[in-house]
Amino acid sequence: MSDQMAQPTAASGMADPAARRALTGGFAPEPGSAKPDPILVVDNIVRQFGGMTAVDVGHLEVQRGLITALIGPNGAGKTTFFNLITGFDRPTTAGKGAHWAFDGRTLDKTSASSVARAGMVRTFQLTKALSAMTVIENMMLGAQDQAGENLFKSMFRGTWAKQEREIEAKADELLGRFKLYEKKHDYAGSLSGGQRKLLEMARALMSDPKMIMLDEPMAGVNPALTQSLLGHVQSLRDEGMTVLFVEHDMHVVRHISDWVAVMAEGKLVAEGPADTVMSDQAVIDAYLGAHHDTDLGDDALLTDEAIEELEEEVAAEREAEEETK
Ligand SMILES: Nc1ncnc2c1ncn2[C@@H]1O[C@H](COP(=O)(O)OP(=O)(O)OP(=O)(O)O)[C@@H](O)[C@H]1O
Repeated sequence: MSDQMAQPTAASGMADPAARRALTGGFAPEPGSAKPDPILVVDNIVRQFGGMTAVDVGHLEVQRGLITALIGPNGAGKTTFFNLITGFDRPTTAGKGAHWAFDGRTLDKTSASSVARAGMVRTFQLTKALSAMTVIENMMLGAQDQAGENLFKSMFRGTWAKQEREIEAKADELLGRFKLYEKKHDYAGSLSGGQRKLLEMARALMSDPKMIMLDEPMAGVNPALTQSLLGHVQSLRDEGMTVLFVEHDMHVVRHISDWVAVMAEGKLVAEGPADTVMSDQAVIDAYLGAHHDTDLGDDALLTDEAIEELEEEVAAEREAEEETK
């Protein structure tokens, strides 16, 4: 850790925007850049499916206490990367140089439940089975790993009921925070899109994570609830939690990210504050190259060069069409 970069710390929560800017201002805006206090460090994670390389990340550090967005065009490898580091998939390089550590603890050979117990927890979209359960049942399930660890102990001591009451009290508190308390006994499947996202987040928080990983937290959420969801994500960061999220909506990314990492064709191609990465030519090219329809969230980003490039591509396609007529 360099002394120069370690000034503001995440220990008390990074609620102050100026402190966050001072902190990220010290990070090099380049892929794989070093962070003063990384909670997650990833090395040499490669995942191939047949002959296709879906993920090939050489080095990535995620700073503790900040909101980091992981963006990239469709098929860039973001979800596969999430699956790999959370133990839901194995890198092709497992045992051959792949290494990743969370909060100082090596996770290379760890199961998904051990990753969660280490404090790195991801949200899951409500499956059919979870939709058929009530909101409170979903929350109790979110505490499963935590309870599992102490299950034997609590049964032995006859404190199981007490522990269950404590877990339910915690669930009630979180449901209150996320304005879902009134829905406690409703089926999760009856919730609106935005309420489901809130429940996914609340459920993940049942296990007291140090870092929460959100996969497209705003997808399918109406604008009114988007604001409230964003507020919740920011509050978690302000209270000291680290947030890593995948999101396609660039307005959301610009609005809440302290730092952005960009993947394209499996590789990490850029890192930096949102404004910087979104005007990075390699990033614009990656999105244009993928013929992605994502609005980068700022029309000013359509630079003269980018527009010229697009016009040339369209002209070339027209010419090719004419020739085949
Ligand atoms: N189980 C699998 N078998 C074969 N190919 C896969 C598998 N999972 C992912 N892929 C491929 O790996 C590549 C990366 O996919 P991934 O879903 O990780 O990208 P992504 O960045 O999350 O995309 P999106 O933003 O569209 O969700 C894609 O080409 C995808 O088709």
